[in-house]
Amino acid sequence: MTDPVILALTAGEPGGIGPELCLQLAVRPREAGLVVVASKQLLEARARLLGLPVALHDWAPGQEPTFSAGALSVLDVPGCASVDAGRLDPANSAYVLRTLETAANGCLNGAFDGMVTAPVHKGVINEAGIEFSGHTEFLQDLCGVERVVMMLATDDLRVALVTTHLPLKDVSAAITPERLSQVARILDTDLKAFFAIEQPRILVAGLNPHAGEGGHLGREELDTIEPTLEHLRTEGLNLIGPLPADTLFTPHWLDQADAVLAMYHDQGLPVLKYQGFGRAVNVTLGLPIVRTSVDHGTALDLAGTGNADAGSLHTAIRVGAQMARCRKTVNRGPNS
Ligand SMILES: NC(=O)C1=CN([C@@H]2O[C@H](COP(=O)(O)OP(=O)(O)OC[C@H]3O[C@@H](n4cnc5c(N)ncnc54)[C@H](O)[C@@H]3O)[C@@H](O)[C@H]2O)C=CC1
Ligand SMILES: NCC(=O)COP(=O)(O)O
Repeated sequence: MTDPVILALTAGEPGGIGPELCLQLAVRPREAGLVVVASKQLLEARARLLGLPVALHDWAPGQEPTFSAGALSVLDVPGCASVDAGRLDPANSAYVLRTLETAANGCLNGAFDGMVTAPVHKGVINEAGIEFSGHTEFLQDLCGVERVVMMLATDDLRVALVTTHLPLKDVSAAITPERLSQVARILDTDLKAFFAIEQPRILVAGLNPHAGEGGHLGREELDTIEPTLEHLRTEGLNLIGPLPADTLFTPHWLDQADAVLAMYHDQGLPVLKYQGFGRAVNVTLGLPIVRTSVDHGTALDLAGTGNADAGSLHTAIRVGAQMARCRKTVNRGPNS
């Protein structure tokens, strides 16, 4: 029998669809232990609004979470200022970040085997005067690591990013040999460790149209990307590129690849979301903890309607549980 894993599930932005997606999980029994890390008052209010008969059980570290249909284990994080569906309130921001800290610290101290995150609203957290660009960067800082990698994946496509939440005007300067090397190595290592790919084949996109057209449409490929890939190949990484991004996402290239490394957020993610929005997972690679997330945002337009699709959350939990089992097996060692 496989070891049960316990995943923390943060409910995200209180005004968004995160709280109700968490409640929807109670409809059926689950294969991984789940503890929703959120305000119990918020979950009760959303369950009442939607007429969902969910029993919320208080959970404390060391206890086994409930696996029963109709029930959810909850680690209560108090301090949610307002619980209205569809409405943002900067006064909720400190609470939202406390849910992330509680889950991540629980992973670091062994109470949880991994964390899954429902979406937060980056804008409203900033409006509260707190600098925040995303879970990815927040968890990188909290865990004290120099570099992590955002990768979104469906069953058929994996897209990782060299830069994440940066204004477009800052992207070129951020693509340094150091960053590109760190990202490629993390991607290669974690595809082997968590996705059982022996020798990952990674397609690397150029930054400029036509991958720079030999320097006539930009020099980043010639000056930075090509020499860095060449060096990484001497370390054994199987990197193909830099390829023109407009034709990289075609069967000719994708059929022979395990992942795509895109230079920036909107170079890679629109393709991934066109291919599998609602079924994809967002994974943070390179952390000392397991973290997965949904592929969508807070969808304020759907909050409180009960019409939000939980498909991506199911994928995030499934992949998070697989990764957590993998990490447990490695930590346990071959002879235990
Ligand atoms: N992991 C995270 O915390 C993420 C957070 N966000 C944040 O979400 C906020 C809103 O972002 P948007 O660009 O508007 O993207 P969004 O994903 O919230 O919404 C885009 C469209 O997809 C629909 N949609 C989203 N999730 C759905 C679901 N589960 N079922 C059915 N339809 C769904 C929405 O109704 C909307 O029409 C932003 O503040 C952004 O930063 C965005 C992506 C990921
Ligand atoms: N588009 C993906 C996204 O914005 C998710 O960011 P994060 O909150 O997981 O860092």
